[in-house]
Amino acid sequence: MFNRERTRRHMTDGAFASPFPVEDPVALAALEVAQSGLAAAVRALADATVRTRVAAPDLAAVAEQVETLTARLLAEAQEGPLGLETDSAGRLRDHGNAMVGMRNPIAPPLVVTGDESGSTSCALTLGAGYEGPPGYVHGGIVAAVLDQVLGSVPAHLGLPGMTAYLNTTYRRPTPLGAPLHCRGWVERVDGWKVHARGEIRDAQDLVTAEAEALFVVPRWAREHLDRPTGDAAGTAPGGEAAQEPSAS
Ligand SMILES: CCCCCCCC/C=C\CCCCCCCC(=O)SCCNC(=O)CCNC(=O)[C@H](O)C(C)(C)COP(=O)(O)OP(=O)(O)OC[C@H]1O[C@@H](n2cnc3c(N)ncnc32)[C@H](O)[C@@H]1OP(=O)(O)O
Repeated sequence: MFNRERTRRHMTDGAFASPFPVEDPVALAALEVAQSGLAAAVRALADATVRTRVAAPDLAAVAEQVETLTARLLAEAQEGPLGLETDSAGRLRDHGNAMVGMRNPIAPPLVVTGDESGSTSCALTLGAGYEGPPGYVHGGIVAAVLDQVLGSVPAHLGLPGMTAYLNTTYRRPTPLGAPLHCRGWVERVDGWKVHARGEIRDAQDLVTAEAEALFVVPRWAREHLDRPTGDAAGTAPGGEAAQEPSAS
């Protein structure tokens, strides 16, 4: 089982210690600052792209510049997704995660905190790029936020599972550009299955959406969770990603 002591007070994607030592934590920390800085800048670019009213010639010029920058980044890039990597603090991180990924400009990014009781919490504000109905958050994004915040409930219990189902009820539209708060908690643990519930509330403390979900530790992952934290998660040496269930 994962070492519960070590799962405390960490962001969702840093809930587990990595079995792989970091060669040069100082250099890696500097790289992380640059990576998250780039993601933040591109996130701001995406938001500006949605909202800009500049004229067509300017848009074309900016597009050309962005294409140049894209080519520069692709000069050295990995083929596929990031999977799990070891960070400078020796934690396992999913830097590419669509909701919490530090390197992912598509991620808001959510910062999910939790404790050993399995309760999780996340304050967030979603901008124009997450729009569904005019002025409100897209329903799929609402579900993704709930999936992530409820999904970190089992992770904080040492039972990181995949979503078997997520039943979302939309009570009222979720506003864009205003502070929101999402919470998750345990309803019931049944062996490798964790039933969780959660909700999103708006700035007026009204529930905009709620969900009940089942997270299941996949059969292929269970043998890893029977061992101490250091052996968990099936990452390959050197912090390479473990992306395929068949990898374990
Ligand atoms: C694990 C190591 C990694 C460690 C490192 C973690 C670091 C990150 C930490 C924290 C992150 C937390 C944040 C995550 C948030 C986002 C989560 C997502 O978006 S996940 C993507 C969407 N979900 C899928 O793609 C699942 C696709 N489905 C499957 O893969 C399988 O169906 C799975 C895993 C759900 C179950 O498959 P089976 O082969 O392992 O096991 P079977 O025998 O089918 O089911 C086991 C038990 O669960 C019940 N079950 C399964 N599905 C059910 C369902 N839909 N409804 C009711 N029961 C269900 C079954 O009836 C069975 O119950 P009985 O043991 O007999 O009591």
